[in-house]
Amino acid sequence: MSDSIKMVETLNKGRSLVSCRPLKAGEIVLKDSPILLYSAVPHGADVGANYCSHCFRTIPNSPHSPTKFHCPNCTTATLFCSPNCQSIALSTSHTPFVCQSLTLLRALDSLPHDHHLQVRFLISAYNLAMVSPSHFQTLLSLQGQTFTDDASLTFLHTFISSTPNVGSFGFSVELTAALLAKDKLNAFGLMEPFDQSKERSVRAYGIYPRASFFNHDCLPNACRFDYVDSVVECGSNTDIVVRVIHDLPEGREICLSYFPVNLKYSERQTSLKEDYGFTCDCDRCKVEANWSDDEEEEEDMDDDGDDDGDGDGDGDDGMRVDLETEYFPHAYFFARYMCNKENCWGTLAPLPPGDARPSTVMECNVCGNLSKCEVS
Ligand SMILES: C[S@@+](CC[C@H](N)C(=O)[O-])C[C@H]1O[C@@H](n2cnc3c(N)ncnc32)[C@H](O)[C@@H]1O
Repeated sequence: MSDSIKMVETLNKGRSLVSCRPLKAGEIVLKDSPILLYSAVPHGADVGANYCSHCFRTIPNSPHSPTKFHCPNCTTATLFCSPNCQSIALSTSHTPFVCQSLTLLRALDSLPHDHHLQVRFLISAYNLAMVSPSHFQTLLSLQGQTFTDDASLTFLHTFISSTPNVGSFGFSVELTAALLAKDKLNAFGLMEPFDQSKERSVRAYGIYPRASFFNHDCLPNACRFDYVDSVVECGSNTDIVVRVIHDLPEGREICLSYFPVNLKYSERQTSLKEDYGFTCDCDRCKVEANWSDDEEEEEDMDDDGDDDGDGDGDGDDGMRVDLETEYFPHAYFFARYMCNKENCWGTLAPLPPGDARPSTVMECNVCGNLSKCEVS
């Protein structure tokens, strides 16, 4: 995996990633590149969308130099940010098979958004089978065996089998079902930039084969960053970076939260059961399982404004008292590691330590805000 984490098998969670030495707050434990990326932009909106169909970077408008390069076949629909992205894409992510399949897909006006996403994933996955069989095997090795929505499966497999090549390769409905299950359990969203006034949408989904081994915890000890619109010094703009948010001893499992940490107990349990097929019994869930609805509401009040975390709604500084009680043991997490920018709900991790000294600057993995570490 890397020099700081290794994979182990655990009884209830399958494969897990644990630290192979003590880790310092902010340390990078994994940088991972996608084996497959596909657009999440709603049907119709992709024509005219201002991002590169290969690297998913926003394409700047410049009156002086050409910044947009087209696919020679589906000219209006597929843009690239540079001749380099265009040339790589035409033999990898935007082959004639992808181009023709997306053209067929665009003709299906009334398809629901989630079916569109699933078809786009299948097009990319079957394309991967043709251009990179070893990456396709990696995709098949990820968690997820069966896709249970039979009505959708029939439709999706019929569509994908009608595309050029897939029919002649003889890919089975069982393979399509397995691929959809991999996507559901393992895809990471590359998000649009944070905007306080609207819900943040996903620009593209990616399969990151090594990051896929992180299990979930409702109070994670690591979080992932992406820098899709940034100029990155090493690696690619679509790589994701996972950093631990506080010091960890050797042998500790490293977990991400699969969704924003502010979700209520019932919302988290429902999402984990429906989307990931397991019941979470992390320390936070064990505590919150015993809460009444009133207590969940009180937590909400603190999430929504009264930022003191003491559940009394008065905005005073009662946090430290509650930090000591077993009743609300994760208040410390919210105070220290949850971004307090309105509507953000991102997780904060220190910048990587320099010269073995921890950084006192926290970075939010949603809005990107850098702040001084306030609670010690
Ligand atoms: C992205 S995969 C994580 C890696 C996975 N454990 C594996 O063996 O490949 C997500 C799946 O891991 C399992 N998982 C993740 N977090 C878990 C947790 N906290 N408790 C139980 N199972 C978990 C679930 O089966 C979930 O669908």
